[in-house]
Amino acid sequence: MSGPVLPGPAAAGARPGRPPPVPGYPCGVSSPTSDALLGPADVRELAAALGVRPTKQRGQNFVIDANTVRRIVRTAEVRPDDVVVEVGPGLGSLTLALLEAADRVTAVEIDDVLAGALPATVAARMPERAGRFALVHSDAMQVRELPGPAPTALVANLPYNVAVPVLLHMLETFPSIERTLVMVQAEVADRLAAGPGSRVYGVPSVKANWYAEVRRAGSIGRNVFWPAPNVDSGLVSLVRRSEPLRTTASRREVFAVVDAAFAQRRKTLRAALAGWAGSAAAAEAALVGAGVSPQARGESLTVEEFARIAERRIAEHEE
Ligand SMILES: C[S@@+](CC[C@H](N)C(=O)[O-])C[C@H]1O[C@@H](n2cnc3c(N)ncnc32)[C@H](O)[C@@H]1O
Repeated sequence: MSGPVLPGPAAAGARPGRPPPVPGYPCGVSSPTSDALLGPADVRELAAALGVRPTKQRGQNFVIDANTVRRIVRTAEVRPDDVVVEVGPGLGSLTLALLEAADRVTAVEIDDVLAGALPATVAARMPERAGRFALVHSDAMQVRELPGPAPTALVANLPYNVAVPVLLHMLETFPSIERTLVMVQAEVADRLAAGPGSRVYGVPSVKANWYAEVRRAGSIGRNVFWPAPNVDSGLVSLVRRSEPLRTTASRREVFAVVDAAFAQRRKTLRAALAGWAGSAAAAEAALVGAGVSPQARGESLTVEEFARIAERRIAEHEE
């Protein structure tokens, strides 16, 4: 796939050393520390050259701050032997910083114009690393395989409206991903990293915990994006479980209990799981068999307890 060749630093001819602060950009937004990374003016120029008008529908908020992308790469602990997959590279702000640190980067972008332009941006700004970059032009939810070696890390500033499904899809589809660092809406970051008993513990928390140990890894303000979103952002780190969670139930079976429990989160599990189990009595039997109080609510259960409930229901069906 090819797009317009975009001016790199040499072609632009305006970058002897560090560029000056950019008028009109909020304070706290830094200039790039390396010529290859994108600063506010570069993002603005690239977007104008491509006729890009960021859309909310695709969660298009581009990072304009080189320090922020460096911080993401540092927090992700990207290693020189990492094969990184990035979802939603946009104009390439994070992609270029990842290419500086990793062995390879594969980026998955849905947008025709952005996907078409990114290989040329990489070739122009980081020619020596361009052979280590691959672009997949696709909806990340449809991706089942990636070119090149299996990915070891996922690092992304995710489109906010589909962040959780995309994250779970990538973790499920690519078991080789050991470490993940994603930037998402702050509220979603809180939810992903929440533990049982927390007010914000819910479906994303339990499902993410099926795959990984999850923690909040920092906050990001609005002024490092163009356009600035209406919400703050948060970083979430996920380290895959060294052993998959021990259960005879499948992921689908466990996730079905989780979905049912939180669909009516204020109800007791006996009531909330009645539809899933076939009746309140069958739900109670599965709960008691799993050592969980039928009066408990989903928000107090660990992923292991959800797995035990799924196992009991399957065992009762088989009896
Ligand atoms: C928040 S922006 C991040 C852009 C860039 N990584 C950055 O930090 O500046 C999200 C990006 O994801 C892309 N995107 C949205 N939905 C997608 C999907 N389903 N699959 C792949 N990319 C998607 C958007 O076009 C956009 O480029």
